[in-house]
Amino acid sequence: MAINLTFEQPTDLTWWPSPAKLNLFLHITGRDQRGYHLLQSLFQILDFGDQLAFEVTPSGQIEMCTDLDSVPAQDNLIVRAATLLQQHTQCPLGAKIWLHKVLPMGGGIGGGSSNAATALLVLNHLWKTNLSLQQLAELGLQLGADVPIFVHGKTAFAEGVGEKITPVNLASQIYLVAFPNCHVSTAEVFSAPDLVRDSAKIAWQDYIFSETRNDCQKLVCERYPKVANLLHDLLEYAPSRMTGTGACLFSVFDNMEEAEKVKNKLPNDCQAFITKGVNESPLHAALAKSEASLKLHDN
Ligand SMILES: C[C@](O)(CO)[C@H](O)COP(=O)(O)OP(=O)(O)OC[C@H]1O[C@@H](n2ccc(N)nc2=O)[C@H](O)[C@@H]1O
Ligand SMILES: Nc1ncnc2c1ncn2[C@@H]1O[C@H](COP(=O)(O)OP(=O)(O)OP(=O)(O)O)[C@@H](O)[C@H]1O
Repeated sequence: MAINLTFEQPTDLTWWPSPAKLNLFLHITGRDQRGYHLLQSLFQILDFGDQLAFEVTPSGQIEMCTDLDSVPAQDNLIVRAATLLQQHTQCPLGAKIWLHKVLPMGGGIGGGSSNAATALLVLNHLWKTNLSLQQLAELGLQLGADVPIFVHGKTAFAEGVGEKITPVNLASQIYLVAFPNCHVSTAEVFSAPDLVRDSAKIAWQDYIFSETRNDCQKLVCERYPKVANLLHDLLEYAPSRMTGTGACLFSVFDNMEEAEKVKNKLPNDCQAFITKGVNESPLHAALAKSEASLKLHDN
């Protein structure tokens, strides 16, 4: 059984990154037999996100330590990911898991999916359950369409519902990510009758930002004036677009100073952060370091 504990935390925990993503473009090219949308999208991993900490326990229980009251423990994607891995591998161990949440929820920047991927990867490491990245990605796909991207941890071109992944190396750019203080439900956007669902397929090698779109953006702007207004403001300063099914918007810059100037002009009720795009997830870099240090200790 999963339970929520109070948010007291030991001081000696290792905090593992759970980065956000942007969809630099998102084209909807059709639907599969289940009605799920077939996408083409360029997923940019960001050097910014939540953090999770883990303590392995012998009890077999998964315990969530968080002040995130809006999500009951049994619905938390972290608990669901841990339970899935535990059941799939018959692992007798449990875990106490702490979450430091900074990413807006339901923002289209993949916070919940990234948290699930961090739980799968770190627990696979700590429990020594030894699943491959591919096996973890397949488990993760049961939790959400964006989980496999975070499990593989590479900036990538994705097709299907997000599970067919081709890693790509992008020049690092600076992104201002702004949350217009409203939540957009992914299910609502994907069930809208007037959503564009027939974009022509492109080859990712042909990708140019200005020649691509987010096919959900027009619909979300029509339904959510806060998104439309903020996008209008951002477009005055830099190339800007919505990510995922919203509500977050991003603007692209060559340097931090320009991004900072625009951030300072945003309305007070708008949460925003500035970060850089990375080709490899900071989580994977941290795991590689930890595995290397374990090997050193073993020798
Ligand atoms: C739009 C993206 O954010 C792009 O990164 C993702 O594809 C959304 O992925 P997600 O938030 O993990 O979405 P899920 O939790 O898997 O799905 C929420 C709901 O959206 C619809 N859905 C989702 C993904 C998809 N490719 N087609 C869909 O039609 C389904 O009705 C599903 O029940
Ligand atoms: N650990 C978690 N962090 C955030 N949301 C969670 C978590 N566990 C469950 N959820 C639920 O998932 C919903 C979607 O959260 P999330 O932050 O992943 O949205 P998103 O950024 O729009 O994702 P995507 O870009 O994948 O569509 C939340 O509204 C919340 O109810």
